[in-house]
Amino acid sequence: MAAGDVVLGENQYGKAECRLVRIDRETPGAPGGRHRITDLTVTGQLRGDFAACHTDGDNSQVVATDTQKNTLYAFARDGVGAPEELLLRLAEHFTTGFPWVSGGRWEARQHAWERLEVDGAPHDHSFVRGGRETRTALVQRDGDDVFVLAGLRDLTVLKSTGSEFGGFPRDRYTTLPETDDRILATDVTAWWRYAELPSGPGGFDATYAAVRDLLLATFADLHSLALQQTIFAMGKAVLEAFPGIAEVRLSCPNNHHFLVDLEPFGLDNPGEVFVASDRPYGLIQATVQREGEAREPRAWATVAGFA
Ligand SMILES: O=c1[nH]c(=O)c2[nH]c(=O)[nH]c2[nH]1
Repeated sequence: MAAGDVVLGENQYGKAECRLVRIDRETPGAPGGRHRITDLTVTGQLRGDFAACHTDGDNSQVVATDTQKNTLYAFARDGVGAPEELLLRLAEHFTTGFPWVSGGRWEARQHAWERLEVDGAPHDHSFVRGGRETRTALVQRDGDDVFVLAGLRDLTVLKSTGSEFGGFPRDRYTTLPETDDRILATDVTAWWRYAELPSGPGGFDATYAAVRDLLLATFADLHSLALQQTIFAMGKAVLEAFPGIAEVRLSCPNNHHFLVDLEPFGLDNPGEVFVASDRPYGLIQATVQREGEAREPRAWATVAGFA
């Protein structure tokens, strides 16, 4: 190989956005009783030695994306569990089952279904889509190195006071007035990386629920001087509560709500009438980490919401 020769760089391949729905029945195989639904979109990608395929069309080491997809559905026959658990099973299967597969990246989005209520009673087998919010999970494996990320996206929140923004520098292009009372609204995308996998009761599911509660409580309770301050506080609360979580990344649009000027109509506007503007929006992103413990695996740099 000489300098300047064309060579294959980083590559990965797999089946993207496999839609998987599993129904857990109270009595397996029978329609009656209480059902539970798990609704996932799964993307898996293998990494390893696939050079011969790229350069010569030699498919002898190419585990077909169709096979990868079939493996997902076959694994779901035994139960799905937490999305992180399913992804860890897939990572183990492909990484240890094919000598030339060194690892890969498996990502899941879990779509929320809430149990439907009829006449005040929870229905056994009918569900209603629970908003846009999505739970996310990502496993990246490189040999024996396994990274497990969990997260959520599109968790839409708004507080109608308890937020201000002032003290910023002013130059000839600055028109934004300072405010000591504004609406703060955002769609939270958050990822957290497990240094230790949850082992207590409830495992990944319980930690997910607790982290989500903590993110929401911090958003609500902190008197915000900037969205930057709010998202740092959200990440910090998670790290302080969960020693097994190594770092948290947050990506939050500032969904601006501007007070409408009603003066032309001879009306005042004492903080009551706003226009919700969908774009442009501020985009505030931060990593909150423990001193000296930051790591930057490849998947971590490319999780949704971050370039
Ligand atoms: O919370 C905010 N952070 C900013 O950086 C910013 N910039 C801006 O115009 N409004 C806001 N709000």
